[in-house]
Amino acid sequence: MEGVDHLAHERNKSEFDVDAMKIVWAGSPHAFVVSDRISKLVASDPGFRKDNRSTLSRKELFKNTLRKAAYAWKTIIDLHLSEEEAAKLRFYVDEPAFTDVHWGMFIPAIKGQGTEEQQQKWLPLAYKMQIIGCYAQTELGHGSNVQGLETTATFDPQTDEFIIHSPTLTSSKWWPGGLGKVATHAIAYALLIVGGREQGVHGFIVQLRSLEDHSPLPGMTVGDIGMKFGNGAYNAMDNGVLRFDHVRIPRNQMLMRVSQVTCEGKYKQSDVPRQLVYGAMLYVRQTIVADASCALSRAVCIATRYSAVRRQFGSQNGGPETQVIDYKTQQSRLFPLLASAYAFRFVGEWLKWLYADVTQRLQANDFSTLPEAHACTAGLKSLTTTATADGIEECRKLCGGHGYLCSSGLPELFAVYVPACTYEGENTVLLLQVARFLMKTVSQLGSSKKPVGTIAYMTRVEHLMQCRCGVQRGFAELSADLVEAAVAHCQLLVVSKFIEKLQQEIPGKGVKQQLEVLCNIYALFLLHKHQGDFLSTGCITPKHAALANDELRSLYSQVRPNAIALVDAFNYTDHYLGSILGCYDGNVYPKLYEAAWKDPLNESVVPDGYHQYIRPLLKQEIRTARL
Ligand SMILES: CCCCCCCCC/C=C/C(=O)SCCNC(=O)CCNC(=O)[C@H](O)C(C)(C)COP(=O)(O)OP(=O)(O)OC[C@H]1O[C@@H](n2cnc3c(N)ncnc32)[C@H](O)[C@@H]1OP(=O)(O)O
Ligand SMILES: Cc1cc2nc3c(=O)[nH]c(=O)nc-3n(C[C@H](O)[C@H](O)[C@H](O)COP(=O)(O)OP(=O)(O)OC[C@H]3O[C@@H](n4cnc5c(N)ncnc54)[C@H](O)[C@@H]3O)c2cc1C
Repeated sequence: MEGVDHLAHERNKSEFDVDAMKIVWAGSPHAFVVSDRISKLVASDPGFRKDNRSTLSRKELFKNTLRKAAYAWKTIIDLHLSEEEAAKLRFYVDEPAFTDVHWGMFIPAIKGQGTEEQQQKWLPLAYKMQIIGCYAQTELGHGSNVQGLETTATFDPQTDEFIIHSPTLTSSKWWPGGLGKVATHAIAYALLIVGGREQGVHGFIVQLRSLEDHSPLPGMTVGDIGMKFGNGAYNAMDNGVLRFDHVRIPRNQMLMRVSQVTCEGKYKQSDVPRQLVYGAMLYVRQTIVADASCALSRAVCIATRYSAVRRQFGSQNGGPETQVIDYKTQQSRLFPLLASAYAFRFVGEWLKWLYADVTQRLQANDFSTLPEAHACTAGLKSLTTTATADGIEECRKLCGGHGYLCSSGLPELFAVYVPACTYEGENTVLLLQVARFLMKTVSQLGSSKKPVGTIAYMTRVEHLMQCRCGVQRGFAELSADLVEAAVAHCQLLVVSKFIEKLQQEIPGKGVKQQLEVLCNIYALFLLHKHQGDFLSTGCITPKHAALANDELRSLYSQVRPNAIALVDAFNYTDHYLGSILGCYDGNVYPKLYEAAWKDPLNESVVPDGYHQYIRPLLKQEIRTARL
């Protein structure tokens, strides 16, 4: 029945202060208050409804996304929301749209690579949404290999302009979100050519469309690249294609913090590392790690609540069947994902600190931690997005058949989430960056340059240098193994940051104890999963492995009574979860049944097409040459 909490019996089992855990998950009491208020504001406003998305055509979905983006912007203005509240509102609206890239990439790129003057000119326009930006780096022929981009930006000293051009089909910009139909401006990445010399890839602010009638400017051929995976909500994003035909822009629209071109046509590389051109990717990758904990926690919340509602087999003398959450197999699949959601939350908090720290250092021209920041953001982005995409799919399977319904929220969550394994750096390519960083560290062992920070532990691998057996063979030859080493390095990061979190003051009855259980589950699950590596390298004995498995089972039993409370701590509204299986009150079956009849296919009892195709079949009116 409506209004009855079908999960009350589960909530009563909790052994910790859920409200205190909500604050831990949010990050602070202030962050919790903002999140709680904004999520409820969005959930209570019919202008932000999203339960009908799966029934819309692509054009309807896209137009609805534009409406919502405009409505969200009006809400932000009308309610005088702060930047923090506005970001939370966009988060809880939960709709992939051009605004993600405008706020998540276009603005950070100008902040990170623009001069003071360029920031003063362009940021106010972007913050007021008087221009809408996209991040146009990837091309049809190149995405991972940024230095292989073919778009050219040739300086013309006669007119003090750059000529932006797409010399080949493969140089067409391809994939940038917001580019296809909405963005008025782009940060376009192109090969700079000055005085006939190529100077590598740089960023340029290019206006794409008229601010009067939105028509593409002369020399621009621009459109959408077409439908994407799974017919899901990501089709609300207009990922675009763009070709330049000798488009001229003023010299002052090259982002010039990292390098400059003078009006005389002199190229100057300032004393900052050229990698700052990649700065926006560093920023987005660290936000993607926090986003992974959100996406995984949504899926885990749905699967955990439904696992407590669902009963199957095990009835004794006509009594209730067993809750599937009580099966050890369900626990061994679900609880490591619950632990991962919390683990990624805390490593994401640390990565946010690391990014802020490296940004502050860069402003003082201290580049000492930039390589480590790159390795950490690249590696953790890769690790957490792979685990989250796999985890969402596992949560779908944990929900059985009903997990495959759109009304479970899981198919769309998966379809929208999985490109995170590719965008912002394909995950293997990023792990190779981490591997390169680790090998560079190994090569420096024995020198005066001692490994510090997240690689300080590597002093203990000094013996590698003596044998030198593995180091001689090429990086490329060993790359598959090195990628595994990179994953292990990142897993160590996640576990160590979880442990560091537990060393902090954590208020609330039983809260720290619950987090300790989850931390141990995360670590021991990894040890169990990679047992072979640990045994073959002599890190553990078979007895240790057996003890770890026994301890895991015990830890699952400790989590079991707290599972519902641990997902309640995410404090997601039913609107944001968008899942009947994950609804707070657990009243699943009546809601599933009711939702079915809302499907457009049920608007008529006799389906369209019956009289044209089925009736002739049934009435044998279709003569077949032979039966
Ligand atoms: C939820 C919110 C959603 C927000 C909204 C999100 C919605 C989705 C939007 C998606 C947007 C995109 O996908 S935007 C496009 C994303 N594209 C990518 O990520 C491209 C991935 N490729 C790359 O980043 C590069 O090509 C890379 C693979 C690193 C190779 O770089 P290079 O060719 O320059 O070659 P390398 O020799 O490997 O690197 C040279 C040196 O530079 C260093 N280096 C490389 N990258 C660096 C970096 N970023 N910062 C610092 N240093 C870096 C290396 O460690 C080397 O250092 P030394 O070893 O010391 O020499
Ligand atoms: C939904 C979505 C949104 C996007 N939004 C944007 C955007 O807003 N702006 C933008 O500029 N781009 C965007 N992109 C593009 C995205 O950044 C690229 O697709 C991504 O960087 C991967 O590059 P790629 O497609 O060239 O993959 P490839 O590099 O071609 O990957 C193909 C395979 O080759 C392997 N590979 C490649 N290089 C190596 C190597 N050196 N060693 C070993 N293996 C290798 C990869 O591991 C992978 O398995 C978006 C993409 C998607 C899917």
